[in-house]
Amino acid sequence: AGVTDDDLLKDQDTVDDVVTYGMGLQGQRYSPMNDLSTENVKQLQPVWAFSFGGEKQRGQESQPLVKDGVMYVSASYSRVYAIDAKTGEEIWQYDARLPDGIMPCCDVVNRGVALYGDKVIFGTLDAKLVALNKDTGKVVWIKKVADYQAGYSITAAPIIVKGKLITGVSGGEFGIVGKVEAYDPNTGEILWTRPTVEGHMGYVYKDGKKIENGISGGAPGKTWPGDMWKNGGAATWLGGTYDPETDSLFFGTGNPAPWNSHLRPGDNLFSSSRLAIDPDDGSIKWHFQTTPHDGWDYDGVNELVSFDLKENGKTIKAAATADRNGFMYVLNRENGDFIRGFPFVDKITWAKGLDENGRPIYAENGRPGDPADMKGEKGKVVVAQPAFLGGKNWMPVAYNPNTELFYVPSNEWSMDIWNEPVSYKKGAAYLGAGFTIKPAHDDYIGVLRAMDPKTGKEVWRYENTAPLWGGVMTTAGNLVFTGTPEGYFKAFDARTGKELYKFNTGTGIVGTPITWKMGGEQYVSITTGWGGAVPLWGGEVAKVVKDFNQGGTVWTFKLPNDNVASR
Ligand SMILES: O=C(O)c1cc(C(=O)O)c2c(n1)C(=O)C(=O)c1cc(C(=O)O)[nH]c1-2
Repeated sequence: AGVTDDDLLKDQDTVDDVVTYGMGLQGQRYSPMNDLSTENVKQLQPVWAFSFGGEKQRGQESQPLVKDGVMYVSASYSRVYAIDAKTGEEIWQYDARLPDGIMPCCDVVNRGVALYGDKVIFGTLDAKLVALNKDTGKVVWIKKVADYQAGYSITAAPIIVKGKLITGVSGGEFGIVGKVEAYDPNTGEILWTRPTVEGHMGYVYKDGKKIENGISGGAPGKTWPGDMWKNGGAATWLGGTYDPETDSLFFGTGNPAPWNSHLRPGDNLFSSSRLAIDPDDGSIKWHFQTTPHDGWDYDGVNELVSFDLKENGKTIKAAATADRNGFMYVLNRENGDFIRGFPFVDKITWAKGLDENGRPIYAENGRPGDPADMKGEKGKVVVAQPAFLGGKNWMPVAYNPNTELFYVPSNEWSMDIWNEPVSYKKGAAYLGAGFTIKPAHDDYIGVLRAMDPKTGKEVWRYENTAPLWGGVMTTAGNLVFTGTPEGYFKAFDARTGKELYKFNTGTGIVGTPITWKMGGEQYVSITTGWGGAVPLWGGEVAKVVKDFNQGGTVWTFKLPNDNVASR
């Protein structure tokens, strides 16, 4: 039978499998299991470790899935493994064998697969979708999504909604045009496409014919000068979430291209935004732009997590997101209305705050200067905080409906940033900017924060020497799990932030944990192997992270057997 639409919709509530990226389509990364608790988590022990093997040992950002006792996990360089979840033995492996000339900006990462029916589906660094048979690993279909030689790639996990496979694309540093697309998971046939730069049209495909379905929210060229919209970026590189209650896909969009904002006066829709998209035809229901006219590479891709906001005796269908730009936003997910926003980092220099609509109030002299003012040379350098790698980057938050808190993996750093002249050339970097990232504090960069979406206050924090670059998970056992670049897999008390467990996996962690139940016992898994954007673009922070181990291993934990009776 395999995974059904019903399995996907109920993923958060069913404990014996994990069939969606996000541990539920709404992306809360919350498990209702409480077998593991603040009392017993200190006894957690590894039960198996599976190595991806070979030489491709870096950048393991994947969140595994588990169905019927089999784990499906992607690895860097566009690989997928099926592993016996009980024993850790390999069942099959698939390697997309990438061509020379792929252009991922920020390491050779992949964040996970989708499961549907008898298929495992994922996106590759040469911008293809690949569907494999879940039992054999044999290719069922391969579909080109975009031209990798123009800078497109796919690093996000696809999601399946109402029988459609939904994917985004990467490439914002190369002047690609972002898009969200739906495909038939059985055949790979395209169903609709929704470009995310104003001016590019969306299409629904009926019987192989393209039917234009217009664009919401503005006219071509309205928020972009001249032809700049043609290579406007706004990559949908982190994929999305889905809320069944409002029947909306929520996708974020990356930076407008190029980074040099003086070349593109205007808001540059729909860059650095969250979009609510109709899964039936790809039309945009509403948009919320976190950084209009972005000049700092504050991509707006970070996940929008649906939750019930219980306030003043009412329950509001809300959603929240912690943005690269340092602000956390609580929105009404029915219409995109701004409820509130607040900083989740120690310091924000580029904006003085948010206005009543959630639009930033720009700080004077916060924007890097125009090279035109310096006779076409490097423009005026500014110090901006957070750095472009973000108050938070791709690594997902978790929301616990019991504590009503968000657990946000964040970082404290600043950057020197300046602009340079640039023009678009296919397949070349399209930044028009330079930068150096610096730690904001001597003793820590990473901060795992518990944030209250009602008050905007930080309830507790855990400080980490290196930047935190792994995802977070929370459980009904009042626990929060995450990993560190130093190699530790850690568990915290969800209410107090007290560290309750740590285990050194031997390699830096940039993966995202999951939990499920098998044979009556609660299991936890995490993919390990240091990599991602920090060692590549971290500037002075690269010194802090240079000794962390790359690798490629899935670690799986549970309580020792002799503990079962006593629980
Ligand atoms: O604009 C884009 O298309 C794009 C793509 C990606 C990616 O696909 O990984 C990243 C970024 N931008 C980016 O700005 C960024 O900081 C980043 C960090 C990472 C990572 O995996 O560590 N990817 C990306």
